[in-house]
Amino acid sequence: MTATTIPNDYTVRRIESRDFEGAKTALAGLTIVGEISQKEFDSILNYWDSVLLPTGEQAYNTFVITVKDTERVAAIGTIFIEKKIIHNGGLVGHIEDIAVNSDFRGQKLGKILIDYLSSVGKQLGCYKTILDCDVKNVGFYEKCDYKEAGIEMQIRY
Ligand SMILES: CC(=O)SCCNC(=O)CCNC(=O)[C@H](O)C(C)(C)COP(=O)(O)OP(=O)(O)OC[C@H]1O[C@@H](n2cnc3c(N)ncnc32)[C@H](O)[C@@H]1OP(=O)(O)O
Repeated sequence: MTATTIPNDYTVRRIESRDFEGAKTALAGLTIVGEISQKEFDSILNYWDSVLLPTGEQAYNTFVITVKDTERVAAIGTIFIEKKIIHNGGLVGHIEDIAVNSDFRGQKLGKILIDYLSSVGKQLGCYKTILDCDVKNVGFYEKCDYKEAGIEMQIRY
């Protein structure tokens, strides 16, 4: 994997309570965020922090790329680590809810984020990392070294 280096004026870090507005704005470019309060947001972050793998590492890993000067959220994304029975009790990374704020697209931040999340999956011992995406984003993920494998199926409620 050829990781793209993060520009000097940006930081990648785990999501925090203060990212409430920035996270919602970025994710609104992906889908409907709905009504969520700061309290509910904090409760989700606390829940994510509480879910541990048998190794003691966190299963939910949501990161933001922020502008160093302003702390504005430029991009957000998650890798969830799943413990399985198969593959000798192996781990699989699931990349979810990737969004670059529309003001920041086209600057390689999406690729930087995916490279970062993929490296987290590798460091945590996953034997693979997978994701579902819209057909229109296949080219983006190919630029991040992902390859098409199977098709998504779903049932909606
Ligand atoms: C698992 C999921 O969550 S899938 C959901 C993905 N998120 C969304 O669709 C939300 C709305 N879209 C976005 O947030 C952004 O447009 C993203 C995440 C798709 C791309 O982020 P950006 O920061 O704009 O892309 P970035 O600048 O890193 O692009 C990297 C490379 O991919 C290319 N690229 C970007 N988007 C696309 C695309 N949709 N199709 C093909 N190529 C693309 C770029 O041209 C660039 O190529 P280059 O290296 O040859 O110059």
